[in-house]
Amino acid sequence: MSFIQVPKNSHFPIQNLPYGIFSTVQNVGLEPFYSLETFSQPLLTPSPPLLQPSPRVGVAIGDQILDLSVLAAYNFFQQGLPELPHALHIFSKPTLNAYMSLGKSVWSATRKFLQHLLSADVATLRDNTDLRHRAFVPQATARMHLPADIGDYTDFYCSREHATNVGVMFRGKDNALQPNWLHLPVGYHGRASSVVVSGTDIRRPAGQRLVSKENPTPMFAPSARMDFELEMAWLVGPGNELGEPVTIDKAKDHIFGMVVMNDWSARDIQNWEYVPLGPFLGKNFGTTISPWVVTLEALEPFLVNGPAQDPKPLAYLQESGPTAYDVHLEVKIKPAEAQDFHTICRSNLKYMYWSITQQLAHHTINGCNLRTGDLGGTGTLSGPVCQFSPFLCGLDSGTDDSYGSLLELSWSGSKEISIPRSTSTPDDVIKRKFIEDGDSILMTGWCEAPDGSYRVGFGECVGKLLPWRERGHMQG
Ligand SMILES: O=C(O)/C=C/C(=O)CC(=O)CC(=O)O
Ligand SMILES: [Ca+2]
Ligand SMILES: [Mg+2]
Repeated sequence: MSFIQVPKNSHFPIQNLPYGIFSTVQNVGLEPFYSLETFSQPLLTPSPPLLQPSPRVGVAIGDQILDLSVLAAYNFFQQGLPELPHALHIFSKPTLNAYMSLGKSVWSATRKFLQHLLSADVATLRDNTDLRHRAFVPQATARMHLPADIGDYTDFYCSREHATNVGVMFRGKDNALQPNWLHLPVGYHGRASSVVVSGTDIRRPAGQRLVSKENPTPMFAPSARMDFELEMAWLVGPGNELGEPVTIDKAKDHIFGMVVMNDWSARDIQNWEYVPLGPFLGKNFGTTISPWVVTLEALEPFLVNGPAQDPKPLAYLQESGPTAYDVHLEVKIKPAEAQDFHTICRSNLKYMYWSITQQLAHHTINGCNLRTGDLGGTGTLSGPVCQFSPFLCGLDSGTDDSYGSLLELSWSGSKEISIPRSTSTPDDVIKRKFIEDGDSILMTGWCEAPDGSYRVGFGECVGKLLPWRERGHMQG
């Protein structure tokens, strides 16, 4: 238990402590280190010009952020954590890359140290009112930034259910799952430059797409089939040398933690362009990630067995023990004209066929080097759809809404989903097949302790779709 109050359903109890990059209007906590005169001043005096608000490293606890740059400036790490000698330098950076590059033993020691400092029975921080004012920032007053400098982004395609559903819609029932799919984690190289942090608006793209099924000639137009993809993604800690594959038993050492991700997709652009090299402009106009990186160590208690793998994978992809994570996932939509977010999908990371360690080992098996800050998307996380009650399908099965994209929920636009205009008027509904301008999409995920006493969560990954912006030179 922490001396910081954490409500039962909070995503950020002391068992989590996810890392993020945040900024505030002022660098309140660090002022005394730049100007001793301000030391006795009230904390909210305007910063001197030197003090630009700078993005820095924090961990989330309850509804607060613990500013690690302040703890470092007060020499907390120097005194209590010899494993981390350059803490002020590392935690004053605008990305997590420096910290993520240090590796598992440093992350683990830091986690223990922070849990100790935050625990209810340790007085050091708890009873130092002045320091608490400097070191804790309410999340509501902070701005979150991209957690990492992402050099490369790869997106996998590892949900068997999603790959089968998309395969049926794009290529027909007989070619749904390609012959390679059960032998390797299929992936494509995405675009790192357009990965944005939760809260960033996404603009509807235009591009080449077919006029219609009946008239399959290309035209240039705004996408009419805008979609989300419910994904999670891992961030690379220490990288590997070019030419040196990471073996599957070492793959975990290279993953710092995970986020929730929305791989926005323009299905009509994708469907026309993807042959034979895979997704390109239908997916690289924006990918949103949640700001808090939940460490693999915090997820460790929620390891479970993944789906059985048959046929047996080749030796370099074989691993033993539980390799999947039990992370409950939800997608909510809020049209501009609706009052509230409405849940349209419930799924789970544990349904994913290929594990994150298999993804990383496969990515490097040819000698490809991953670098600190690289992002690996899991692919859309659809679940096994249960058309009946959980009693008939098994309690562990997906629900009838465990499709991780609108393409699947509307079955390629053949049916509409209903969204109540407000929770108090459930019969007054707004219909959707794909995302309309002004719609917001919110994704969230959490693990729950078996006795329900706490959650280790990811917070929110949210984005609003803006209308396409016409430009004179972009004619069809
Ligand atoms: O061509 C297909 O079968 C579909 C490919 C994708 O949609 C790529 C993708 O983003 C994979 C995923 O999110 O699962
Ligand atoms: Ca995707
Ligand atoms: Mg994308």
